[in-house]
Amino acid sequence: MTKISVIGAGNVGATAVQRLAELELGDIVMTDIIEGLPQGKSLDLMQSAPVMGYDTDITGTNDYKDIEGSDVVVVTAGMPRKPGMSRDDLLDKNANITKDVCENIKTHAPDSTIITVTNPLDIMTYAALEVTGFEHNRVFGMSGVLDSSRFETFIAMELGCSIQDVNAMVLGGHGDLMVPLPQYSTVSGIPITEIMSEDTINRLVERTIHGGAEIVEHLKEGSAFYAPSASIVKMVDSVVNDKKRILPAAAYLNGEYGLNDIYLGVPVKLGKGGVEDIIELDLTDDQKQKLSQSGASVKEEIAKLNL
Ligand SMILES: NC(=O)C1=CN([C@@H]2O[C@H](COP(=O)(O)OP(=O)(O)OC[C@H]3O[C@@H](n4cnc5c(N)ncnc54)[C@H](O)[C@@H]3O)[C@@H](O)[C@H]2O)C=CC1
Ligand SMILES: O=C([O-])CC(=O)C(=O)O
Repeated sequence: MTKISVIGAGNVGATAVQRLAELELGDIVMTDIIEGLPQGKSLDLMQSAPVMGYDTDITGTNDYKDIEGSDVVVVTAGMPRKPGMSRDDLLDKNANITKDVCENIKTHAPDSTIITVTNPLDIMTYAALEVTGFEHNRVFGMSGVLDSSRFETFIAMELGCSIQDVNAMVLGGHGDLMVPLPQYSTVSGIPITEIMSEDTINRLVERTIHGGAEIVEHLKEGSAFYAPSASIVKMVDSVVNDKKRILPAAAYLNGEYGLNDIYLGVPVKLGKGGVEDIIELDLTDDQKQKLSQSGASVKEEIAKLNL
């Protein structure tokens, strides 16, 4: 049986566990630093199983020993931002948490594949790699699936069409310098550049870039978690079922896109081997410049890590 551990039983972690359980993607362990929180939420989710009809085993624990044998570990432990904050403002606090979590993953689940979620995403993914010393392909981050999903939502809302026909691509860091790619964003195979004006596309691109902040402003406390948890599950599914889906993810770059020793959102092939391939797209000069700006900003933040 596949075993999936989710570290952090807050909004993103617990909702991801709910979605993973409902899809029966594997047995699940949920951990948190707060005593009773993962236990209570797991029991509640187990008691949903008879109604929802899933046969998933869910364990809540504060003991990292219970993540032993995990195939995949999803890291959601850490602070969310508040209105007015950038994701990078979380760096110091969340780096300490990520360090503690990843030392435990290294000890108790040394053969696992890690999907990071904690912000600032690209920097925390780099921290996870540094702390665990795992191979690059089994440490990667969730960001592009979410950012692309936001772009897809806004495209479908604008066109008044079914979301099922929309497929978008967003690259770059998970921050204000992310790079949505209109020419690779399609409706039933038709690039949106052929059916929308430049002004309209620019408006949707801007809304996508600030999509996380828009929700933070509404919620006042905490940040988005329904779309983030859905995005996590899409990635976990591709890994545990070896689906080899082509999805944007924060992957370790070693020369790809002209960038080195950095995590940044790019299209990857996701399977049992984690990031099995990185796909290099042709970009416009403007997009190349924006991607390198996003990379430079992530590099600057990585340099602040004190692990
Ligand atoms: N990559 C992405 O696209 C997204 C990233 N995020 C990030 O995910 C993180 C979690 O967000 P939420 O679940 O909304 O926050 P939350 O505050 O609801 O939950 C975070 C949980 O982490 C736990 N925690 C803190 N320190 C810990 C430690 N050392 N070990 C284990 N657990 C620990 C807390 O007790 C809390 O239950 C935040 O950093 C947020 O910015 C959120 C949405 C999307
Ligand atoms: O905006 C935030 O802080 C949480 C997040 O990363 C997102 O929803 O994209």
